[in-house]
Amino acid sequence: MSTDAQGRMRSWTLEPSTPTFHPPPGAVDAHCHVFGPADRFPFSAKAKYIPQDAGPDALFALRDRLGFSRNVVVQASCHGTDNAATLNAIAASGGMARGVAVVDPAISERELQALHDGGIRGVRFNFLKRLVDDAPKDRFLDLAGRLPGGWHVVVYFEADILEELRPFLDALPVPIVVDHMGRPDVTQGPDGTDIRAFRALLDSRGDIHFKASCPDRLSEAPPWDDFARAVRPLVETYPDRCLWGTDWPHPNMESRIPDDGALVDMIPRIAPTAELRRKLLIDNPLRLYWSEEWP
Ligand SMILES: O=C(O)/C=C(\CC(=O)C(=O)O)C(=O)O
Repeated sequence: MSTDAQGRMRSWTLEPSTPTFHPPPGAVDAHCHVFGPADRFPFSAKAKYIPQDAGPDALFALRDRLGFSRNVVVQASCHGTDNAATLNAIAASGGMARGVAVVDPAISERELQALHDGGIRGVRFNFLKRLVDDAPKDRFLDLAGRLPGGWHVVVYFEADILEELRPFLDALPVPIVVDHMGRPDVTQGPDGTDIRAFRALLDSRGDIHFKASCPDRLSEAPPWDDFARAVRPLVETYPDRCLWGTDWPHPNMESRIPDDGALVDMIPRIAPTAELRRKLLIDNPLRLYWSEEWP
């Protein structure tokens, strides 16, 4: 456990290994976060964890070390609905980062446009009770109908509430990206109950994407074989709908800090051909986050 004198946790390694796998030029790390720096961007009063600073400099140093070109910065729950830290990271990236915000559903059109101008291309609806106090589906639906053109929603939930969420997901009027595939139990294997339910969701409409991410959260320990076994068939079946991300700085993983280099080495195991990897790491994230560059 890495906690400093102020009780702020560190959930990322300071010494990631250099991966064996080299991402193709232009690859996007489509799920990562920034924390602070807290003296400029304080954490929310409702934060469920208080991390050490993990700002844009550290994020971009990791990006370069791992061989990625771009980042999608997802607003983490510890910053609540104040997206300033995320916007700061996007602004510091020189166009090489875009983001996903968390907002009060009462946000005005003008504020949404300001987020768009700052590089935001979606909003995140988080249904994890350990991270947020409430997740009002009716207000989320209303907001989803008012998003700027080209935006999508990112939804974070655990497998045990997928069925309960289905009417809400079915009603969303914009494309959906599901964080970490809705956290299936990968030990059940590729044909287990959780993956089957998730496939049913993907089959229900063509604009649902998923992040084939977080073996460290979904699997017990490296080399995360059960994750590779369960997730590779998903990437192969839905090659145009998958994204990948490090999840750095791995919020709440302070007692099982993953090695970012090992996470990158999972990529060829779930996307075994160069074409699949191009879709996973370049085409799909570009279409969602840099659509102006998409043919
Ligand atoms: O970062 C993730 O993807 C997962 C998280 C943290 C999170 O989502 C947040 O704080 O907003 C988790 O499971 O604790």
